[in-house]
Amino acid sequence: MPPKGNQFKSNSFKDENRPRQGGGSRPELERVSKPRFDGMPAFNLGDGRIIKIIGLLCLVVSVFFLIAFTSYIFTWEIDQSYIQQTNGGWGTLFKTQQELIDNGVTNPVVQNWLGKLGALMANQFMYEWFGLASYFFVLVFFVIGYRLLFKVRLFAVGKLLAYSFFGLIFTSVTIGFFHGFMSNYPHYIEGEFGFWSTRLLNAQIGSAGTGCLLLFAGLTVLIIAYNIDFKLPERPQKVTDLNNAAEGEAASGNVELEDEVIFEPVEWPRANNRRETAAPQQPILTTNERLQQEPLVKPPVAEPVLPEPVLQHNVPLAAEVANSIKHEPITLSPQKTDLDEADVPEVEDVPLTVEEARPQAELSIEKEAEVSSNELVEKFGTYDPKLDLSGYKYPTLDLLENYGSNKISVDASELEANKNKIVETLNHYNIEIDKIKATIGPTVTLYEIIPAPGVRISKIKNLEDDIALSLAALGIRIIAPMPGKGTIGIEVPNQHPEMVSMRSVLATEKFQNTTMDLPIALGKTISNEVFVADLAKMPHLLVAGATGQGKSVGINAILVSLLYKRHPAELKFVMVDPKKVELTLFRKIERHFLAKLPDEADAIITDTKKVINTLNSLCIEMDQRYDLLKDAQVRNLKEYNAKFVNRKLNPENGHRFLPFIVLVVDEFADLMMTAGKEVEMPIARLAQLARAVGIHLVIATQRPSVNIITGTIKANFPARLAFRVLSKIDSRTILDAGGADQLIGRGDMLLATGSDLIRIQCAFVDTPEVEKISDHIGNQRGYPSAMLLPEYVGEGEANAPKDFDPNDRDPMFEDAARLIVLHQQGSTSLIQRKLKLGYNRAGRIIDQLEAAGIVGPFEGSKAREVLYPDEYSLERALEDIQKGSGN
Ligand SMILES: Nc1ncnc2c1ncn2[C@@H]1O[C@H](COP(=O)(O)OP(=O)(O)OP(=O)(O)O)[C@@H](O)[C@H]1O
Repeated sequence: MPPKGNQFKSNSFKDENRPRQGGGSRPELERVSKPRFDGMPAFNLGDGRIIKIIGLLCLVVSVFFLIAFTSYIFTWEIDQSYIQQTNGGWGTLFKTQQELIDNGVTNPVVQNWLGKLGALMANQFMYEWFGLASYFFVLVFFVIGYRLLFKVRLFAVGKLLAYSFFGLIFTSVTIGFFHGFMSNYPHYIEGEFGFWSTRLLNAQIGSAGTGCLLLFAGLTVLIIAYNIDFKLPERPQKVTDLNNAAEGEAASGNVELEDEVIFEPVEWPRANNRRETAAPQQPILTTNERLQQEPLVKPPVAEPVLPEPVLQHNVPLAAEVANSIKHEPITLSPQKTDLDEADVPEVEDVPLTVEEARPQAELSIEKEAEVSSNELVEKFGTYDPKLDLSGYKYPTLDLLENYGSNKISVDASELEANKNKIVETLNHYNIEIDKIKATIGPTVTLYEIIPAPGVRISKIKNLEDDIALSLAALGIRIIAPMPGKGTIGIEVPNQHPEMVSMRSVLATEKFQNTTMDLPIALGKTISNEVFVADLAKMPHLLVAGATGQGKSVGINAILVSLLYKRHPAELKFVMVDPKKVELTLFRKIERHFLAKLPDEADAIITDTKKVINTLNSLCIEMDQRYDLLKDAQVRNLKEYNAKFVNRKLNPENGHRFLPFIVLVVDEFADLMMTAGKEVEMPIARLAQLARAVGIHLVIATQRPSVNIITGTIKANFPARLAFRVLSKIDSRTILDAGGADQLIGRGDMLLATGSDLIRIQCAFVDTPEVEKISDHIGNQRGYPSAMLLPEYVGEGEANAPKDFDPNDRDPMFEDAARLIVLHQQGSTSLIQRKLKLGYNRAGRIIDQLEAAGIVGPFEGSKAREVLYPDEYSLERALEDIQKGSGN
């Protein structure tokens, strides 16, 4: 629920841009504001005041022209004789009457209502230039001035200027044309421009030609402006045609940027990419881009492995590395896309066989709605959800630290030594290798080997421990075979792992230019490529890992990425932190980015009981959002918000801009142990359904056992992120595969999306950096409070008998009771909508109605039962209540 300040029609004359004074370290702010001089008062005109002054000036000029021109129509003879006597008059503007008489002007008088300046201006514009068409200047200055001063768009300025320009010339020439047929009319009505243009045209194409030309020009502009149809009126079109047209329009208007397929050749700073020259240029898709495309394109077919020049063991490996390191595409297919889509309520089809009269009525209503929304957009512009915090400054990159050198620190001798050891070990077991190549990542290097024909893959897989022993390294992972590659991968940790700083990840073009809804920059892949995923498409993420392996840092990286990309109006977090210390740093952004239950003091929830209420409240929010989506006849949050922004949904019917909600649970195991099913059920419901309404979950646990990550939870979390765990069983619990037990810790992680596993080095963001970001956001002007989630009354509380004090009843109590009995539907949102009340007040009234025995107890997301069948019985009950109150 957006805070109250963001009213639908609030996009008008507002001064929200002024940055708050004071406020810690805010380099961005400092950079933007003008330098102040010591001892001088702060006087910053860069905040919209200059625009207003210009707007005011335009309005004054417009009024000035209007009066001067109108006056000139009546006083032109005297004004003009003065101007002629004074040879144009401009040089005498500041001379007194006496001075002019002394200079030989016999009658230095003007009668224009705006004096000498008015006469001179009007004469210039009307007589010398465009005649009566000069009134277009009045219009243009008025519209521009009104727009700048009141921020209200009367007309689109571009169109206005174009049409006014045409109108000026056309009117002037047309009047000049007709003037040719009349006599005794003052020359000022067409101006010199109209007069001479007509003369010129008449000389060239004759007056008939001029007339035709003017008619053509006039009609052309009318066609451009109004698309006038010269055909006879046609029979009304069928409903279905128009529906199709409307659908087509909607579809074209809703092209989603992130669905575009972007091919980006992968770069490797130190590599001379041989495959690119050897093979026809083939665009390489990054993992993330695959992830984005997935819903649109068919699952990628495994790419043919291009024949690469074979390297014998005795060829120095470093050279091979330099030549063949390649960012191979990694297939990612988010699961359950279709399943989740199917969960969205379907908009019913309009039946094809409809009676003659009905569709017409429906059509006119639709058209009216369309017209009124267009009018609203024309008048107020589209709705801007960010307007309430229009001065909000996104965190800047300089709040983050640069760790490490961001360079690969693996040298040729290390690669050579590892290669030799791998080859030796394999030779020892009589395994012949055709080729070996290496891809260096920040923490591990991937050696890909192609065994000689006839070698069994399982044989190599079984040698995992032996290779680890020979390399004397922990965390060796063998991937046999590499999916879609025809090679066997051996990941060997680097001797000097490189830290990936959050700053280096966020600073990349990939993150900065992303069009994803909820981009999360997780770190760098094995090929040193920045990995950005869209949480909105995941659509939920399960994070697990043993203690101290980088889980908290990972969660912070996710939160920080979102904070860098989203405005407070677009995103809200619900934070659950049973450990009480992990997410405290985000407390400062409560009024910007957090959501909480009403009457809750703390936005970051640490108490299990409150977690249950919050999760159920989120379920209610989800159901409410689905109702809104159904009402708006859209399938997902994006389409809904697009409709709302275009003012096609009326806020008086309960519609509101819906921000994304991300639920972050830092220690899920603790919740499951204390509340079990009570937590599992709402989490499972949210995970199953909430995707389409923009609610996404990020759930972390350090105890990845099966009683914590249950089947229900797992089935609904296709995207899972595993940090190092202590046993293969734990790894299987999280990823359904081994591997997480072979990670090396310190942010080394595996991301499973569907059937693929990607090894990523998590971006590192330290507590002081998170603190700086929270300060940066927290010190800015925020909403009056955190976003309030719907009230949820727990079962025990709901069944408890409530005291009803008739004297304390709400003034709208009776109206609400009648409304509910009339509709036979005990729902808070009905009261809220029909009586135009806030959610909290409507909630209080429904509690009073329950206590008075008019509606039944709370039944989850279902409407309460209404205990009075008709208004008659209700009126009698209300009378009793009134008597009871003594009124
Ligand atoms: N991405 C990373 N890069 C480098 N070092 C990291 C990274 N992530 C974590 N570390 C190191 O590991 C330490 C522990 O990380 P973190 O606190 O995130 O672990 P955790 O799994 O959340 O532990 P716990 O569950 O006990 O809270 C950090 O202090 C840091 O030194």
